[in-house]
Amino acid sequence: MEEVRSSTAWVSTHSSHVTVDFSGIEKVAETMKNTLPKVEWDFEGIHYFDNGPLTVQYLLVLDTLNFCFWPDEDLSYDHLASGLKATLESDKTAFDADRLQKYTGPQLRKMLNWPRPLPLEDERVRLLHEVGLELERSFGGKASKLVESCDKSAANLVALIASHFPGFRDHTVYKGHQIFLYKRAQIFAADLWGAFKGQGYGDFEDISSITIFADYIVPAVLQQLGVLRYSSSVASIIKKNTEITSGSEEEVELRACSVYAVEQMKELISKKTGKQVLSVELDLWLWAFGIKCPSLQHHRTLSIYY
Ligand SMILES: Nc1nc2c(c(CN[C@H]3C=C[C@H](O)[C@@H]3O)cn2[C@@H]2O[C@H](COP(=O)(O)O)[C@@H](O)[C@H]2O)c(=O)[nH]1
Repeated sequence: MEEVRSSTAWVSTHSSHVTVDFSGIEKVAETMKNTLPKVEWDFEGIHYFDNGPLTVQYLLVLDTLNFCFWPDEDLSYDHLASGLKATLESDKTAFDADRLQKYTGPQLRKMLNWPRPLPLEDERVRLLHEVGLELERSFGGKASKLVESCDKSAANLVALIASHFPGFRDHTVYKGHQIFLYKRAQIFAADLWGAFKGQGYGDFEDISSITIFADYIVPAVLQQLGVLRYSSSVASIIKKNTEITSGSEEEVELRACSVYAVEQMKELISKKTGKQVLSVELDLWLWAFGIKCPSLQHHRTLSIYY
């Protein structure tokens, strides 16, 4: 995860459109120091959990499809998590590797109980096939085997996922430099840790190495909290709901500066309280805060990464 940390820090010092405001970080850290944020994983009660390998399979399928809901204004992450849960509850073999390779768009829609085509539906189907095929080829069809081979290291898990599944390679080039974000790979490790409460398949000795998951909700929350400042052009693009191209300077800065800002916030809170805070915990707090604010405006990028 060092490459995520160092490359996003590089963006923040070369950024043209988004600035990290250290006085904003100081303010948030000061208010958080007495009540450290604690949001329960699955606070919404929408995820499948049976404390075994099928949960791992569910979480990998979930995070394979965990991106870009906004083009359909009624669709959200909740529909994905609860639709996949209901699918698995009615058919325990629904996410077997051979079946993942055969799903069609209309079948996926049916799983989510969605009446019209999903955003980027063809990409979602392609990514499901990719995961099914590679699980079968390298891990006996089981996501649990992939996790077992990581030696209780979240960093190993993210690296393994990125090396086996091209759809999880969330990196880009910014001002000539390669920048790593790995949103869906990291959130898979965090979901395991959260669901299994740091035990069994969620036992990672280096969970502190994970950064936040740079999506479209967290940057908007950080801006609202005064931690990120936008140039007038970025502010106007977001206000008008104009799309930002994937890989554009603006888009990379929004995501990378969010990662960097929360790393700084984490250090500061840890210093003020003398207790270790995890980026995963700060992420869940920021994200849960964000989805409860329907008026919060976020950037819009068509992307398979988040
Ligand atoms: N940074 C960050 N981003 C997250 C999540 C989650 C869900 N995590 C689960 C894990 C445990 C909890 O109980 C949560 O249920 C989804 N997202 C992202 O949000 C966006 C969806 O927004 P909307 O269109 O409004 O539904 C989309 O980019 C999606 O990828 C998170 O935790 N952190």
